[in-house]
Amino acid sequence: MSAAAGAVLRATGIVAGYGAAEQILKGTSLHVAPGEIVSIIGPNGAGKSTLLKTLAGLVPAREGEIHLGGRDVTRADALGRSRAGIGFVPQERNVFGAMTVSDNLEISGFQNPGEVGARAEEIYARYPMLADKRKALARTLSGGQRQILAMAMGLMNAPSLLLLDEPTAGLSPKAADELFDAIVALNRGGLPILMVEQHALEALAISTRGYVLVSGRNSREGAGPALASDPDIRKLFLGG
Ligand SMILES: Nc1ncnc2c1ncn2[C@@H]1O[C@H](COP(=O)(O)OP(=O)(O)OP(=O)(O)O)[C@@H](O)[C@H]1O
Repeated sequence: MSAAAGAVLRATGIVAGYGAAEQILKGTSLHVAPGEIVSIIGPNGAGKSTLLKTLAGLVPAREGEIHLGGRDVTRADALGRSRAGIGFVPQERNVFGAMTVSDNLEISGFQNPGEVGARAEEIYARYPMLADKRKALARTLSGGQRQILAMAMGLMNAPSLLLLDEPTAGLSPKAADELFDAIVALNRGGLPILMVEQHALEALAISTRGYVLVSGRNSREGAGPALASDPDIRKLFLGG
């Protein structure tokens, strides 16, 4: 059986866009196997965020198929995708700033309200910073702390796959490194992760595999560290 056949997520030939405008995704395909961290990198406007939103059910796939754990979820809406095991952490507005850390976690556990308390305790044990700040308003957190909260919110429904849209956007280099460490630690616990990252080389360095998306199409794919040291990729992302 190929890796794709046993995949946690398999998306094939995805075509998607917004309104009547031209398609943004023009036949993109990818898969995530159990235990993997997979990164999607590519130039600005390539459609990376659109791809994550399409996988999360926020943008409809006009063509193609999305299978989650072998189940066809192409027609499922965002709530259905969440129920099927997708946890999605958007790039922006991913916490409720006027609510406390604990309230942010509580409302994120909507799939299993009876398990919210136990899930939150697991989160606090994993991220003691959130336990210390549980009564603080989310808007008082630092950028890095806010991203940890956003990721923790994505964990509240016990997903089988976590989608992260530019988790290190806007963070200092130190905070970005710490967040990458947190992503690796989470993945070591067994959770597969699919992320879009602007910090392409750093993301590939911690990824099992990576995809390069250009103009809504797959351009390159391969093992993360191999892509990170590929001269063409370095030229694309480091300018030479
Ligand atoms: N809600 C929207 N309505 C209309 N067009 C959109 C919308 N969101 C994104 N787009 C357009 O879709 C294209 C792809 O955007 P997307 O955010 O998916 O790219 P990206 O690869 O994630 O880029 P970036 O790295 O700059 O975030 C862009 O041309 C963008 O302007």
